[in-house]
Amino acid sequence: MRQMPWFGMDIGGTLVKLVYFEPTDNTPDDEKNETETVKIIRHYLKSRSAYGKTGKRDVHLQMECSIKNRRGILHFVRFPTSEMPVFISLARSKGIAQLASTVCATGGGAYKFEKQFSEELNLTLKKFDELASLIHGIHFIERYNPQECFYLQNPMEDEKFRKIPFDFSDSYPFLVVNIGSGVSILAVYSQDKYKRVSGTSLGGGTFVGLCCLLTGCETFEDAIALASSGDSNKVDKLVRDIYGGDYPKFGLTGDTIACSFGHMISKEKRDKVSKADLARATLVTITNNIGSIARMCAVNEGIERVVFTGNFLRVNQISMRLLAYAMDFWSGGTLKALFLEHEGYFGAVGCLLELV
Ligand SMILES: Nc1ncnc2c1ncn2[C@@H]1O[C@H](COP(=O)(O)OP(=O)(O)OP(=O)(O)O)[C@@H](O)[C@H]1O
Ligand SMILES: CC(C)(CO)[C@@H](O)C(=O)NCCC(=O)O
Repeated sequence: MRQMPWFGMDIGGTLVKLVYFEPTDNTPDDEKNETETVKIIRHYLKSRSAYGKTGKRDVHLQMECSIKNRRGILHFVRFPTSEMPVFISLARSKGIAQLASTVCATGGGAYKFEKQFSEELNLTLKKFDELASLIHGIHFIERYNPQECFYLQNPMEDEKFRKIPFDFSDSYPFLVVNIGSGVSILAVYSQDKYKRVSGTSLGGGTFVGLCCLLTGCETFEDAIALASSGDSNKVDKLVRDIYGGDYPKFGLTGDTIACSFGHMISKEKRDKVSKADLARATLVTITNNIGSIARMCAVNEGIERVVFTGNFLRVNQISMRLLAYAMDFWSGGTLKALFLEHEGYFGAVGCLLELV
């Protein structure tokens, strides 16, 4: 194989995640042998944190590690899957086609775009399963970064909630709830033993899609910003709207949501809600539904630790706090919601590790 930068690519339904490993222990011989194309690509990736209008490097996530006995730095880049044609022509302009090489890829797009990579970039995709890569990536990153895993203390208290590091070293079994465009739920028993126990099509893509329809917003970031200033109680019907107070016999307090979007059957209420309220209610509905399915899976599998991953949680403290609260409250304190700093990048990392 000709020399190729160390890449792992996860081509998802919404976002492409590209992880680039930059060895930092090069010998003078390694440097001499480095091709011009590899130098150009490294320089392009490292000299900026934004690529075109939509590509981003998450500089705050970059980290040192060892892969295949090489020391180096992992860099994390993402761009929308809809921009794949732009990415392919950019990669061609940097001379990738001349390398006639192989890259490791995962996610549905590794299958969907395989022919295009081969025909337009002269690149062979070495394909890996997205969920195997996800689990592999979680184990790898967690081992290198003692601050990777955390939980939220006092999640519903604005002044008092805190991120607390969680020691993940003795964590089996655990559930992984990966919230991407859709949601996959896996039970993990050891490094190599896991199964996909469930999933739901009501995921991060549903939140963005519904928000675009309901509010006219255009992006995930706009939808989250709108949700931050909204009040979902103007949209959702609560137990107290039905009972006038609590429903104590079954532990339902008055402020529990009885019916998501339930107020929207009334024209008067519809006329009073803002776009922000609708965005918040959409976020809360999708999040609580995922939390509820995750809880049932955890109970079914007899698992107490639930790790939430996926880019839906990016810049989305509202959902993290809700999930943390919901898992604790609805399980009577037996389930713990855990989160990981590298959120949506584990699949890309896991497939980079397969590099021969
Ligand atoms: N900049 C962004 N643009 C679009 N969606 C974003 C962005 N940041 C976070 N998201 C959220 O992350 C979700 C995509 O997450 P992720 O990248 O983990 O999944 P995916 O791999 O694209 O999807 P799938 O695994 O279902 O194929 C989106 O649906 C959206 O809710
Ligand atoms: C199809 C995948 C695995 C693609 O990543 C994901 O979007 C997903 O798990 N969707 C939910 C499918 C289901 O209903 O189980």
